Amino acid sequence: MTLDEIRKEIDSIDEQLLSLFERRMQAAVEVAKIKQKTGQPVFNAKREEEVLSHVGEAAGNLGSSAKIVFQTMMDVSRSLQHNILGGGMPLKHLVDEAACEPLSGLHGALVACYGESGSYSHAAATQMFQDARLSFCPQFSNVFDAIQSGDADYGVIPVENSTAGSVTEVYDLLIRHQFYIVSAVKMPIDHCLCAPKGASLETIQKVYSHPQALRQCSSFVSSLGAEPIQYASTSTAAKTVAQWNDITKAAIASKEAAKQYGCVILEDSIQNQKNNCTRFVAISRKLHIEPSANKISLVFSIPHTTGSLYRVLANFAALGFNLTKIESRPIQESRFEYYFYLDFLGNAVGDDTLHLLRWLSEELPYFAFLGNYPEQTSGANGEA
Ligand SMILES: O=C(O)C(=O)C[C@]1(C(=O)O)C=C[C@@H](O)C=C1
Repeated sequence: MTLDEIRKEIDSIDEQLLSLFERRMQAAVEVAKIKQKTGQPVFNAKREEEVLSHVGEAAGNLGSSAKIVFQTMMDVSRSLQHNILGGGMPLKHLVDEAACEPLSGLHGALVACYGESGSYSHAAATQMFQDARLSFCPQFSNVFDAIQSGDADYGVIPVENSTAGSVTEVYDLLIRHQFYIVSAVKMPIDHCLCAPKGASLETIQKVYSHPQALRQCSSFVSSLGAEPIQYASTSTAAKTVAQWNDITKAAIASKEAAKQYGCVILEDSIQNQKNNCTRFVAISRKLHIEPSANKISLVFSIPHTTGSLYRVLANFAALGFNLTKIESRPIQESRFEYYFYLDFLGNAVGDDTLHLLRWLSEELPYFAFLGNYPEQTSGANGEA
């Protein structure tokens, strides 16, 4: 047979497979109707095991590959059935009620920023909100507490840096408080070494900053031969070294913070990577989805079974969703089990997207929709 002839043969087999696939899905629809009447759950682990073990044996050498195909078909079958049974309705209602005007048009919002005045989060808040009434929180947890108590409507915090990775504490707090991400901005971050007047690079013995900033500037700090010391935030470190007025102690912070607290800049652009960049998010108790929302964040756990993460992710690939981040964090109350954070490009109002999310919200042991928001990229140089 020539290549063309074999391809014709494949086309003809595919036609038959397609029509059998449609028949199988029609059968799944009939199953759903019975399950609706009898109140049985969509997922039946025992039945799936029976199907897979039969397929595995009947397909001989191709057993494991056939199992992948049939497992995928049963995933599709369950997704159809959930749709018929109205699964994931709480998520649909949440998304339907979240439509709102762009946050950038909102004036005078109460916004809690991480750090002190002059922090990078302060600069991010200025990008995201107009004439916000700002308050400053020394710790990440204080930002969440301010929102929880109603002292703030929104909070602005860093979640991820291009050099040092995720700010894991923020991810853990997001799960604990069940808040939503309503906006995001990516900003270039240019750190400087600042110290009280009279200090020079030669007098510095200790460098204070947030662990993320110390990591981002690790090469500079070690070439200086100074001791890195963790501090609550970059801006608090700048404010504190200014107050101590000790020429042996410096901070890594923004130029704006150095200026605000009367420090001198001993060295500029000290980060390991010149194109260092951080993603900041605005969080809120209430979900807002504005028309330009282009990013979706989720957190979920998966059953402790072979291939379960692969099968969840395969659905995103099949629908052509571009995943921009995946991060796992330990579930603190269970040993060696994990929450997965996923960011992908999309708008939850679209049918395919909502269908997938509703299905996942029904099936996964833990599923939380963290938000659908616009993400801006700031051209500003991370100052303030
Ligand atoms: O047999 C069922 O109960 C079905 O719902 C059908 C089916 C399948 O597609 O084969 C789908 C979901 C169940 O978890 C098991 C099997």
